[in-house]
Amino acid sequence: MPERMRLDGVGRRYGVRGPWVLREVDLDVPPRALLRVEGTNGSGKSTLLRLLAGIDRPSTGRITGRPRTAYVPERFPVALPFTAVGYLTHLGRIHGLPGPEAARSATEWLERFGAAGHARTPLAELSKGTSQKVAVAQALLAEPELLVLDEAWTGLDGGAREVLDRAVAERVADGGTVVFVDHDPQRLAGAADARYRVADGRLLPHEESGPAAGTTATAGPRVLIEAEGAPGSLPLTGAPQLPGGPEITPGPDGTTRLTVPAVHSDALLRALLTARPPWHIRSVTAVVRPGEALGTTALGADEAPGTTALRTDEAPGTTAVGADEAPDTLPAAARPHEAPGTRADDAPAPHEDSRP
Ligand SMILES: Nc1ncnc2c1ncn2[C@@H]1O[C@H](COP(=O)(O)OP(=O)(O)OP(=O)(O)O)[C@@H](O)[C@H]1O
Repeated sequence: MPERMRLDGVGRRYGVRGPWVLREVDLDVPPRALLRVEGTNGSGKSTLLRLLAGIDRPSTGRITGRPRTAYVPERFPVALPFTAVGYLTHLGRIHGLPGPEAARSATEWLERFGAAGHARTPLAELSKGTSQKVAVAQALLAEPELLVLDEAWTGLDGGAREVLDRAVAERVADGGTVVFVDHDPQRLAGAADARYRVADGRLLPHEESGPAAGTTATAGPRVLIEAEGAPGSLPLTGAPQLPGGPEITPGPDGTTRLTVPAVHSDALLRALLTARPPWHIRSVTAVVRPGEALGTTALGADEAPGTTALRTDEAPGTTAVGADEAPDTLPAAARPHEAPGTRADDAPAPHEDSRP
């Protein structure tokens, strides 16, 4: 079993007489987890993320067990003599992908972010938004075990932000760790396994952190998947950890109902569809809570929670799930034939360790 990443008594100051930006930071970085870091401007979030990413070293304390890591910095250096696809292919090779696979992965990620038209544009000529897509793609194509995202959504258009949300959920579903900072408090709402706050140089567990306080259990949009196992499918209750840690309940006619934060729904669908034998997806439904208006379905605050059902065989209507994905209600990454980087055999790519 690989050593788990830990920070012990980590401190950082800039210059021997500079003030301590971070002090006595102890942090366990578990696999298969999404960690959010919050704090006011200048509190030291980026400093912490650079230490986690391994591109800066602590002034004191120890960091051990860092897995294969990729990082999206707050500011991406664009003045490099590469085209977008050339740069990503180069990075892919540095991460240990064979040349053709690096080129394929580079192209796939540009397509996934809607930036394929800029593949041959020099980095220096890219718009801010497109260069941010390249910044994010360079980290994702390595399929890192630890992905560190410093305001990575900033500058992305809505479609690309969703692609990144899904990619984050995929990394976690594949057993990775994602640590992120974002100014939008709704970013990946309800999906974070733990939240931390940097204040006065200390890293503190967020007071509302954890399922007990509702971040995982109740906050943020959620999706209900009704699935039917083929004969011989493992009972889901006995299955290894499923993406998003779904709540599992029996459904009608021998089906199984799984409810997860919306951001994990693609990864969960992928897990169900690529299981051997695969599960049959009966429906994918956006869960509507009291007081939430979803499209044309509005429930009063005093009404029982309900769902806006989207059957897979019906035309999608007005819900958050699949509303922009007509006519198929499965989110794009859940369709195996359309999920770049999804390998049916789940064989890990032959990366080399990129530790410095
Ligand atoms: N390379 C550096 N040299 C000197 N001081 C630095 C350096 N990087 C950060 N600092 C200082 O460390 C403190 C924390 O900065 P950091 O960028 O980590 O904060 P942050 O929480 O990410 O801020 P923001 O939300 O504004 O991005 C600030 O006082 C900043 O000026």
